[in-house]
Amino acid sequence: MIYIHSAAQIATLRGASAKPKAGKEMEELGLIEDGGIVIEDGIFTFVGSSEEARRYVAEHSGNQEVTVLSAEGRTVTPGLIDPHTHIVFSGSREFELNLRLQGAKYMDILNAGGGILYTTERTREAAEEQLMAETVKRLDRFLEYGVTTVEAKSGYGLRLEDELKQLRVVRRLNASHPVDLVPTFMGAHAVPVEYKGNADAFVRTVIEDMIPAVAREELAEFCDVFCEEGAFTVNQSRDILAAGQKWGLKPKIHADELVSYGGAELAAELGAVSADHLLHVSEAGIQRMAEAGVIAVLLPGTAFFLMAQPANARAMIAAGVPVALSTDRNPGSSPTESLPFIMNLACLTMRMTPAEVLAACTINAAHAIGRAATIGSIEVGKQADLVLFDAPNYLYLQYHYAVNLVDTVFKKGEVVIQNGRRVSA
Ligand SMILES: N=CN[C@@H](CCC(=O)O)C(=O)O
Ligand SMILES: [Zn+2]
Repeated sequence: MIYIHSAAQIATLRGASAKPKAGKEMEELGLIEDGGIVIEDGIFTFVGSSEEARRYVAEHSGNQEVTVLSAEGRTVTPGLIDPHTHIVFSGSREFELNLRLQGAKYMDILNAGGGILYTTERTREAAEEQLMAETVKRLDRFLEYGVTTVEAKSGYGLRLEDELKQLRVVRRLNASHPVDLVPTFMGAHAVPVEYKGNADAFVRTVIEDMIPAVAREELAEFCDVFCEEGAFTVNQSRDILAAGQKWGLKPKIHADELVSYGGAELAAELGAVSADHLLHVSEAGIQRMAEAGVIAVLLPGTAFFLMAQPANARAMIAAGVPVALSTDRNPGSSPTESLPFIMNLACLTMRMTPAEVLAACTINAAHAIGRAATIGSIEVGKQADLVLFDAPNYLYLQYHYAVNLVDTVFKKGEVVIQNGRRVSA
């Protein structure tokens, strides 16, 4: 039994496991001052005031050993959740930065065979063990920043064996690394060089060869598409996501990132779990998402790194679209594992309040990856994923910005980060 007491503040995020928070609900964090938490067998068994938790321990501990931890001066939140990453890849793309500073556009670099296609070459060349080693480093960093669950997309293989290779890496890491991974198939991330000028034929192989193989091996839960001018059209995206649905893969979509393209509308039409990016979403798209209950996964780090205007989070929240946030960790448009810095950007560049930001990276992010029944809030019965921040209250997380305030991380009731450092297994 673990008894945590004297937390300056616990942001429980309770009461939203059935439906993501939308509108004003995103402001409600279920705060407890001078809070106490009890964990048994990796699950929260009591959440309340320190005094109530002390009484619970006295009544229920019996002969069990009780580990006592003071969280004095600390703010406690659910383990942070990143619902949109491309972490399985080889190499890096720092050389693109100078090109972009000289005015090259993200899509120009891709069309010239760089960007996603460069990373695809490196990823195809890499053996599975190499990919494992590179990805572990990224997951270790995520954990240091308080991130205990990440969604992970394929999409740098762009041919069957290499898409499967990426997803097998996700599966192996999910079994071996403390961070939980949720797999998404994204074979339609770009048209590979061997299909240049023949996107429809590539779409056919995604639908006829890749999706069935991924589903048969049970390697993914979601299917995603880069629906964008110069990537995949709305019709191609619809065909791919509908084929995924037939095989049990729930749709997600990279939508309206670079131009307004109808991706949000398609997400609503298909009942997608989320539409992500949305920098150029139309007003009609926002309305349709709100009606269909599609979660907006916003990626302000990508806007920051591509030097673009971020998404209009305020309009989406006002319309009742549930908002989640993510790093979009990838080698081209957002090479960072610091979800806390993304939270700072959400607050300071998209004017999301500190409370909305926290809801977006916990319970709403859990909904965006279909995990809200088990994670995303500090509630009795849920998996004990927790972060203790060196912060007197949750507001401070967006105030003392761009530094790592993570002190302690619990994953499934085990301390994995202590004093900001990894505890060796
Ligand atoms: N926009 C498409 N895909 C990624 C970028 C991938 C890359 O540049 O390697 C994104 O979400 O930003
Ligand atoms: Zn992405």
